[in-house]
Formats: sequence, structure tokens, C-alpha cells
Amino acid sequence: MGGHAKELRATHRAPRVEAGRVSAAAVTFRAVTCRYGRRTAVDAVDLVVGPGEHVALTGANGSGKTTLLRAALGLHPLAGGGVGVDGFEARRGAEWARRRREVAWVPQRLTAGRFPLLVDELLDSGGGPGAARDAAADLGVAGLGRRPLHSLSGGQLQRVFLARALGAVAAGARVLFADEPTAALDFDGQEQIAALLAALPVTVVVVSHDRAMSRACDRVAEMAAGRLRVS
Ligand SMILES: Nc1ncnc2c1ncn2[C@@H]1O[C@H](COP(=O)(O)OP(=O)(O)OP(=O)(O)O)[C@@H](O)[C@H]1O
Repeated sequence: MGGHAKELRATHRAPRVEAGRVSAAAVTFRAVTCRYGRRTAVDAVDLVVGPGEHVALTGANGSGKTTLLRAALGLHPLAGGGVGVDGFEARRGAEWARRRREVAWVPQRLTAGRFPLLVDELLDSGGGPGAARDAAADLGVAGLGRRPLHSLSGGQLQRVFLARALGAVAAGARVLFADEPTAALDFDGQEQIAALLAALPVTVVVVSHDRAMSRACDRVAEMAAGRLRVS
């Protein structure tokens, strides 16, 4: 673990998520390959993330980071390889559904559009409604519960999705995938979220172009043109 990560973990506690009540799982990406039509977006990626380890996934735009995480959740088909959580590789629909309960998820490109959900309804959908609402309060979006998602600003929406994911962790998810969770946040928000994720006692894979986030992680893995370079 890097010195900065240790320091952050020592000084910040994730809100309402107690270390003793959650456990972390290993995540194993094994020769993961994904395509869009004939174009290969993720090319035989191998990565082992230990239980409780925090890995920042960086790399140029279009290098395959989002596709890799979506494939690990069953949201993009695998053209080859597999993704194990504590050694178990999902294959069938029900197994992917279980995977999405095991792995808390902060998606990228939070365009709620006209999606007809209220903030509270989204918070309640992550499996840990009470903890998600507590996290929403800690993240400064508690007062937005009756607002439709499409009426929020980008940063507010990002905080709501983070709160939902923290609720899922409190409810037992042992892994968190977050795809650019600070992209829409102000500077204070970026620091707050980097510290908050650093304090989480679960396995974390976070896509980020934000150096504070990379520094708060144990390790950086860099994607380039669909391939992975681990430092
Ligand atoms: N729906 C899609 N249809 C076709 N090609 C796609 C689609 N989504 C992504 N791609 C392509 O797959 C490749 C990887 O995209 P991906 O979104 O995984 O990259 P990324 O590293 O997450 O990028 P960014 O940092 O910009 O978010 C890119 O070449 C992209 O153009």
C-alpha cells in the first residue's frame, strides 16, 4: 500500500460502513476480451486484484476501461476469458444477476435523461436503502430525495450514485467498481470521494483520470489500446 493511501485510510472513515461488518473478495480478470462488431476494445486482459486491494484503472480515452468493467458485470458480452469474484466466474443470466449484487457499481456517463425515477427510488434500489440514505446525507444530497433524477446536476447525480453504491457495500457487496466517480465533482468533492473510497474495507477498482484518486489507491493499472500495463 502506498504511503498516501495508508495516510488517507488512517484519517478518514467511510461513512456508516463499519469494517467489521463487510468483507472483501478477490477479483480475477482472466484473458478478458471484448469486441464491438469486428473491433477489439479489450484484448486478453489479465489482472488479479487481491481482497481489499484498491486499484486505479487509468489510460487514454477509448483504451477499454469502461468496457472491461461493464464486461465484469455482465453488461457487455465476453468474446473470451472470464472474470472471477472469489474464483467464481459468472456465465448464466442468474449468475450475472448475483454478480451485480456482489459488486457495487458507480457507472460512467450519468445521463439520467427522462428516466422516470426519483432520487430516493434510486437509492433504495442498491440493496442497502438505509445506508444509502445515510451516505446521501454524508455526501450532501439528502435533501434531494423527492426530485426526479433528470432534474439533478451532473455532480449531484454522481453523489447519488456513489451513495447508492455505499449502501450496496453496507448491505454486503464485497467489491466496488467505480467508473470515473469524480469526473463531475468540484475539487473538494474529488478529495472527499478519493478519501472515502480509500477508507472502504472492500476491494475497489476505480477508473479515474484524477491523480488524487490514483495516489489514494494501492496500485495503478494502465490500459492502452485494449491492453493492460500494471505498474
Ligand atoms: N457502444 C459502442 N459501440 C461501438 N464501439 C464502442 C462502443 N462503446 C465503446 N466503443 C469503443 O470501444 C473502445 C473502448 O471504449 P471504452 O468506453 O471502453 O474506453 P474508455 O477507456 O473507458 O474511454 P474513456 O476514458 O473515454 O471513458 C473505444 O474504441 C470505443 O470507441
